[in-house]
Amino acid sequence: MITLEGVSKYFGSVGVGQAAVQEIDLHIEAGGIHGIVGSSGAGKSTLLRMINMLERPDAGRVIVAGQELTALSERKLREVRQGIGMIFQQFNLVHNRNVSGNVAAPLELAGMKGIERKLRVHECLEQVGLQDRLHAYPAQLSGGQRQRVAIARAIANRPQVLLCDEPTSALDPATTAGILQLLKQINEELGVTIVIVTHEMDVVKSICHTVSVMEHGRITESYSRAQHGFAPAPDYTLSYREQLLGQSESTKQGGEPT
Ligand SMILES: Nc1ncnc2c1ncn2[C@@H]1O[C@H](COP(=O)(O)OP(=O)(O)OP(=O)(O)O)[C@@H](O)[C@H]1O
Repeated sequence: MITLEGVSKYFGSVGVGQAAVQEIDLHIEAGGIHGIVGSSGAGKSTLLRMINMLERPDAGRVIVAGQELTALSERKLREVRQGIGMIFQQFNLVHNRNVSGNVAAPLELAGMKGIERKLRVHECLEQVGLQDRLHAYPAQLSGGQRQRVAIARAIANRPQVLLCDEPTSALDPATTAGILQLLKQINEELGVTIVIVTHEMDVVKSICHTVSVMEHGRITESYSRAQHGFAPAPDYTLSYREQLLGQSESTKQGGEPT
């Protein structure tokens, strides 16, 4: 579903400026939930934003649902981006539009009109459990509700892929659990492939099928729930490997991550 081949991004001049992401190869299966973890500045958000070309790579190819995005014109890209939803840490809602107006925005851009658009807005808000808050403004909602509106907006055009940039970092643990449950439901019920950038290991452990660890712009380790199992209770004093596999398992296995 998502393939990155030799993808690099420099800020400043290529070869002179700082490499935010360097020669990354990554494949994410259709229907998967993939986590990207790593310390601050490792290049996680830049990598995520290259999947929908919000950041254009300086080198390499990005292929989503069989289309090479790196080969498309800006006009064609705008069209293809409708099939890739995105949510952010700070929700990025439009403050002077109510809930209904926010969810309707991408449908307006896609040319959907009238009753069809109204019904679709309602359907999306039902999916996130906010069908009774149609007329509320973002300032009248809690953080969790704002993220639910952002999710409803992100799925409005029935995307195949949903990109999530630290979607729960601004939320308390109970609200986080609700949002993660909703993302899992969207993955399972709608078949949407999800990529989540996070610094919270709990997020990976609760919903991700696979995970990449990034360091200095590169993917240094990759794990899958099916192959490695993910240990419970994270301990933030441990390495990513130890947190994912469990401290003793990690020491015992000692082999190369896949
Ligand atoms: N628009 C930009 N202009 C210049 N440098 C940038 C830009 N965006 C990111 N960078 C740099 O690229 C590197 C990777 O940043 P990025 O935000 O992708 O990391 P991250 O792993 O998501 O970090 P965090 O967890 O702190 O958000 C950092 O050194 C950052 O300063």
